[in-house]
Amino acid sequence: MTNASSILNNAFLNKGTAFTKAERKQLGLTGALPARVQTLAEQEKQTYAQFKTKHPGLEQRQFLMDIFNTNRTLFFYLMGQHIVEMMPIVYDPVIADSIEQYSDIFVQPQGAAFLSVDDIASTKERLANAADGRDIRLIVVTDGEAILGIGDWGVNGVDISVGKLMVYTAAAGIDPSQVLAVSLDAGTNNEELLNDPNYLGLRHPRVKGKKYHQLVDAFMDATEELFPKALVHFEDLGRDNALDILQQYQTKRPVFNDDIQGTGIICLAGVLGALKISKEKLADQKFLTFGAGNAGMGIANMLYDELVRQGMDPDEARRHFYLVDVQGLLFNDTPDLTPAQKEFTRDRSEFANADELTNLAAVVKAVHPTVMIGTSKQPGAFTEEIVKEMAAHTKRPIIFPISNPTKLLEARPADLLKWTDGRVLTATGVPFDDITYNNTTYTIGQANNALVYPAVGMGAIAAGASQVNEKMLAAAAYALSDIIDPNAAGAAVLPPVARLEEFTAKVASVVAQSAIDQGLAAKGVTDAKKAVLVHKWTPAY
Ligand SMILES: NC(=O)c1ccc[n+]([C@@H]2O[C@H](COP(=O)([O-])OP(=O)(O)OC[C@H]3O[C@@H](n4cnc5c(N)ncnc54)[C@H](O)[C@@H]3O)[C@@H](O)[C@H]2O)c1
Ligand SMILES: O=C(O)C[C@H](O)C(=O)O
Ligand SMILES: [Mn+2]
Repeated sequence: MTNASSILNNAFLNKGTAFTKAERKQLGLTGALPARVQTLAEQEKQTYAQFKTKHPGLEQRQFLMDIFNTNRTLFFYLMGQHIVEMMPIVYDPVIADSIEQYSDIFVQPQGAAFLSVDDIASTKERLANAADGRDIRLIVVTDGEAILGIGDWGVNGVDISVGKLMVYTAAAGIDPSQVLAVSLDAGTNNEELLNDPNYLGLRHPRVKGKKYHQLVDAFMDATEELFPKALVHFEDLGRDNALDILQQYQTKRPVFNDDIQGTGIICLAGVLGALKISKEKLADQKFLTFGAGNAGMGIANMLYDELVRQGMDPDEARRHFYLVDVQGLLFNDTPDLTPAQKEFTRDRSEFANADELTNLAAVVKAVHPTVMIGTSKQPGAFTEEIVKEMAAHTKRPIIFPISNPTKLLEARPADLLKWTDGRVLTATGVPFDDITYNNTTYTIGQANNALVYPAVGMGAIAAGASQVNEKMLAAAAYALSDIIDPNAAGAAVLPPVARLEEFTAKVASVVAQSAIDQGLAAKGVTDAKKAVLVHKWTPAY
């Protein structure tokens, strides 16, 4: 490749028309670009106008990905200027469409590393090739088994790694040249993909058990050798693997499971925010999680830890939880409990009609929860009848239907407001516009882990933390819940995406401070705020 094309085709180096005359001369680009020299702001204005001509949804996302693949600085400058408009395009919910169509619309690998269960021996080589000499500090890895709530999407799932990393940079200012998206391709059980001639991943059923874990371990060993400072963020792993892998590594390396931990933090922050508005106490709440998988159990554990931190006896704290999954209310004798679920089961003797508690409606009637969180992937599961029953027994019902994407929501915020006469305190995984009901305008908080994982990651990276532990996660939840204004009419339970960059910096400092206080930070890191500031990359030429 000539010098000109190696620069213009490198998204980390390319400035396009913004290369000055002197730079063009120095880099051998004279004549390789049209005459006019533009500023970043001019490029942004022009690009945004072009973006507006595209169809909302996937076409807009593809356009933005073109910019991402051509010029990272311009992409992140543009996204920073239009964060509220572009988050849902780059990330959830539109990312779900791009994952479903990944193999059909594939143009380029977007810098990701593709690891193969059929060729575990080449794991290190594959990672090194994709990193191409870059100093990687942050890895988002998925095996595509449990993408959002849409199931097994095999290699197509790599888009979630790419998308999560985009949000890391947009929110926290993680240097985009220091990140790596990774796909662990272990096959797929998605028949539609196995039969799709365009499918780009390994065309065989998902490999489980020992061989799968060999792939994960090879990935972890290779990343430790190649990128010893990197934080590893696990995303959308299946329920059978996620917690095991987290527990295997969480005291040894800086690792983070977003679905378990990120979702736990955002929901704890949301509940704390809601209680600031209702002026009630956490210790007085009864929690029902509907869908006791990775997210549901991560949330239950974060809330439980907080009750204990507030001084409640652990056994008493456990009794504040009611888990509902496919079997109905989970009892200690329910078959097929996961290890995480076993910690929070109930005893049949507590209920006169225990055998009837096989569906959400019956459980809500029997329990009268004050907080109900949906991570079930069951659209419309929070019906009018169920919500009204819950709301009849508590002044300010806290209801978070957070299954993603939009088509899987357990309930829509406008309905929840209507069914509870405006009393509900709600937040959803995907963004919603403000809703006016009975002359009050309600802002709907976004209980998506994207509002917090960038801060956790930045805090851990800036501190050079040797691990990411419960105290750091709790610190992030408090810091986030502190930012809302509980006295504004129709206030949201979480801070708005419009202020994502500002509050991410604050929360990241708190996380870094927690690592320093616990003696988990790298030698010489003593000033959390400064460490976060030093690590923050900003899109500028
Ligand atoms: N907003 C967020 O930040 C966020 C974060 C993580 C996950 N989520 C969403 O939560 C959902 C679950 O994700 P996960 O990672 O926990 O998946 P998971 O597969 O680990 O858990 C889903 C759970 O729902 C249960 N379930 C399935 N059908 C059910 C039914 N009919 N009734 C009751 N329970 C049922 C499953 O048995 C499983 O335990 C997804 O839609 C995902 O998008 C949202
Ligand atoms: O990706 C998201 O939007 C949040 C979450 O991690 C999920 O799996 O739904
Ligand atoms: Mn996820």
